[in-house]
Amino acid sequence: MQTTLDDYEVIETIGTGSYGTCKKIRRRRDGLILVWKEMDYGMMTETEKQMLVSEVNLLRELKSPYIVRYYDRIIDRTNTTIFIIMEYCKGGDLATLINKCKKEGSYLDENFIWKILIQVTLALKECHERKNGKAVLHRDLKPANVFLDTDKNVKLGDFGLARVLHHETSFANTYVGTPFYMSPELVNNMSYNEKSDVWSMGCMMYELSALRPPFVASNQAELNRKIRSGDFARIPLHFSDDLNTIQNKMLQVDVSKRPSITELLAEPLVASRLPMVE
Ligand SMILES: CN(C)CCCNS(=O)(=O)c1cccc(Nc2nc(OCC3CCCCC3)c3[nH]cnc3n2)c1
Repeated sequence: MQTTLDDYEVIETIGTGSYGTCKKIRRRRDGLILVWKEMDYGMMTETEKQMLVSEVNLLRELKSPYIVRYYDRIIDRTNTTIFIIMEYCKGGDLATLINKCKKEGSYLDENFIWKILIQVTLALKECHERKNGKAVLHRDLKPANVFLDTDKNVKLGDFGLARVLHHETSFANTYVGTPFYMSPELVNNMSYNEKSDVWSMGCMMYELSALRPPFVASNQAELNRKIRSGDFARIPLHFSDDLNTIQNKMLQVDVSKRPSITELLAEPLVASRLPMVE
């Protein structure tokens, strides 16, 4: 049954992302709290609209406890706006959490960091090992795209939407933020692949420990040089050698030496921390 905007009541605006506005909403029939992301497709070409439709269709197929659940979509033709309705993550995003730690001068607990690593890896496994063989790459893995639910479990968000943004007409294509998480293969203009998501996850895990990205520079050229060199400081000394070891594996400059998601899950340091399969 086709839902309409009237089936929901807007509670508040959570924030504005690169593709549009995210609002906290309540489903009238049962009071369920959700979010919707509003995206104006008015400026999109036919091809881009087709891409948007296929991205949204991919979203609805991704079912993992560690990926933000897609619920529905509403198309408002009068305002050329699509509303993508998803699960609300009460715990907010990791970027906000990192900023809070920096402000308070505190580090995140190592067990929490391992939990994030395991759950993000399982979320990426769901995408990279898609049933019908067509892997979905995240392409925009970063703390601002990883949310937490009430039990502080990971909810990977904004899948695929990143790809829609790379269409010419969207303002999102403009230079938003420094690409600290750019992989060496992207810096060398090679193609983005599943292991590029592993690199970004390595950068994100590093930032959760050190509260700063592994490679920082004041301009793109300097950043590219550092990324290509693969030189980065060890995570703070109070973190275990185990965490440091797994960190270094994800930040392998040489793609052939960098583990895939499947290989990462087979690493003893990771395998020993996987949740029991119920
Ligand atoms: C811009 N930042 C300062 C963040 C401000 C806002 N804080 S916050 O840390 O994201 C935050 C606070 C409380 C609840 C939630 N829950 C939530 N947020 C989503 O997206 C946030 C949105 C993403 C694009 C950019 C704007 C914000 C979700 N997407 C699917 N489920 C979602 N659940 C998020």
